[in-house]
Amino acid sequence: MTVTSFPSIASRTFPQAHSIEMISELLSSVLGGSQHLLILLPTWTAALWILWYCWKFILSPHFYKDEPPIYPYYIPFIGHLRSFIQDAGSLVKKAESCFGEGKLFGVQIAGKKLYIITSAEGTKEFYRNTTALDFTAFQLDTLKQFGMSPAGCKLMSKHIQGRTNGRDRINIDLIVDVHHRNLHSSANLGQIASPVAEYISNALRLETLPEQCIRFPGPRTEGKVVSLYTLCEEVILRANITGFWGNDLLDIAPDLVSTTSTLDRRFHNLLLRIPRLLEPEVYNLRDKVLDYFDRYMDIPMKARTSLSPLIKELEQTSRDLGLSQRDIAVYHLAWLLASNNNIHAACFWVLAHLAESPDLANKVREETAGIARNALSFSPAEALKDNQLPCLMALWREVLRFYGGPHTSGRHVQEDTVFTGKRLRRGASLLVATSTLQRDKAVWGADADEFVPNRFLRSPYLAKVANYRPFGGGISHCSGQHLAFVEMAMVVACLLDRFDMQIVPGVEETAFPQPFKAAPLLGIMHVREGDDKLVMLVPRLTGR
Ligand code: HEM
Repeated sequence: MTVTSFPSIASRTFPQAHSIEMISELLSSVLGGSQHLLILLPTWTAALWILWYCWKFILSPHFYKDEPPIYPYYIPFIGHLRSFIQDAGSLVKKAESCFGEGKLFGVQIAGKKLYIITSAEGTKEFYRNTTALDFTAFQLDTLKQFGMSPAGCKLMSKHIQGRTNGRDRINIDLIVDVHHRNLHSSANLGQIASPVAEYISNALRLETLPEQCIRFPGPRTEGKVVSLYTLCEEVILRANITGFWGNDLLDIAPDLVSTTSTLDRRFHNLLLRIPRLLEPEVYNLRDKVLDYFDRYMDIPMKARTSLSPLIKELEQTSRDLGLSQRDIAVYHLAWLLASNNNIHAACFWVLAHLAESPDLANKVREETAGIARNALSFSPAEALKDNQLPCLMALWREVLRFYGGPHTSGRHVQEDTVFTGKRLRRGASLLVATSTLQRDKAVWGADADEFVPNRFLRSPYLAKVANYRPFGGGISHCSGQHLAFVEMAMVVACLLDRFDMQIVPGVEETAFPQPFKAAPLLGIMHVREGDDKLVMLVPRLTGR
């Protein structure tokens, strides 16, 4: 008899088979009395596995009907870890087609339940529920995963006077206030954006293009062939790093651009609490960047060149709270990732589509000419006016919709709670499945899976629908969204004003680059490995 017939035996005898000996007896009878270990061990294992599987995915859902269903998996504890890391998007799609569109369901990642929200209603409730799904608790957990010491975490969660978002204020709220103060008011945003814009403007000239992005130099007058992906990575990351931390940080950490870029692709593994043993590289990169910031802070603040007011205030506030230098380094790391993750990938997709469509590039060139020519007196508030750059704004919004990765926001459940009618237990985690929401045909129409550059020009109301969540929502709504647009606009304006983006002569036309859909990224998808968009940048006579 094979193990596949075990369930019929189990239904006959299982109520008594609660001890190992009884199972052993049962198996022995099934095997005709054979006690041979080599046969018994795998048979026992298979039998126990079948019992576990039947209980977990057939019987227990009947007992726990008020909890979201869990997508079946084969290896206890480990669950969907491998498929989630390798291709989170496909896993979510398969699970959604198993349970039905818009349903809340769970996957199992290394011993933890991770619930996935695929409906607009669920997303609204996610951002509204600021107690059981407290964002601050998520931030504290993120800091812990980024390397903050237990003493540092305790200090950050210490109560202070006053209330915020319906709860008592804690020390970390003072830091969040610094983000908001510096990035929400247009005067402060101007102060933050101006050195970043200046860096971008200076870097995007024929003679100063970063050499990492140049593929074939060619004679000077003819132009240069560049990788658009590397150009965005080099220019935007360097602009942000020097704009925020001044020149000293890159002197201490010359490889910080490439390190940040790699960390950006992997840091979700820290947030998902994947153990160091399974993902050593991401922990090593994290520690390397912490060492850089530690050394950076050895330079007295007054002696650092061109430090931005935001970073100055963040560091000073953390010192005043009594955080150790190593714990403040964790804050710098968090800010490095928050300010850099997403933006260069999003900017790449904007440029790749402009390079593909000369008509659209001409319209955007006309809109943005003023920005490129007045880079030093550039006003973010002007650029952000909705009717100021209509074609570029529509293209940006479509990039954020179409290339939005499988997930954006995540939370850890702080207390048992009822969510969209289902009970969630404390300790589980939740993710918003952005790409599912942003590709829903019922909202976006039959062309939801196509890239339509003027979609938001055609239907501006789409920027406000609950299915559109590139910057999250509620109290955790991204403070950097305006800065991100301004940086992208500056790159686009300078490139289009100074260059024509032409097809590379002698290089066969290749397919349009594809996004790397597999990673469970929090934010915008990067380009698939090996894909890129090469263009020939030919100087324009009218460009400045
Ligand atoms: C295309 C670029 C960007 C995208 C798609 C993006 C996306 C997001 C999302 C989805 C959230 C919500 C997270 C949650 O609810 O769990 C968020 C929060 C946040 N983002 Fe961004 N972001 C971008 C650029 C930036 C930049 C450039 C900065 C900083 C300069 C920044 C700083 C922050 C901060 C500090 C938060 C936490 C909320 C707060 O304290 O304000 N982001 N972002």
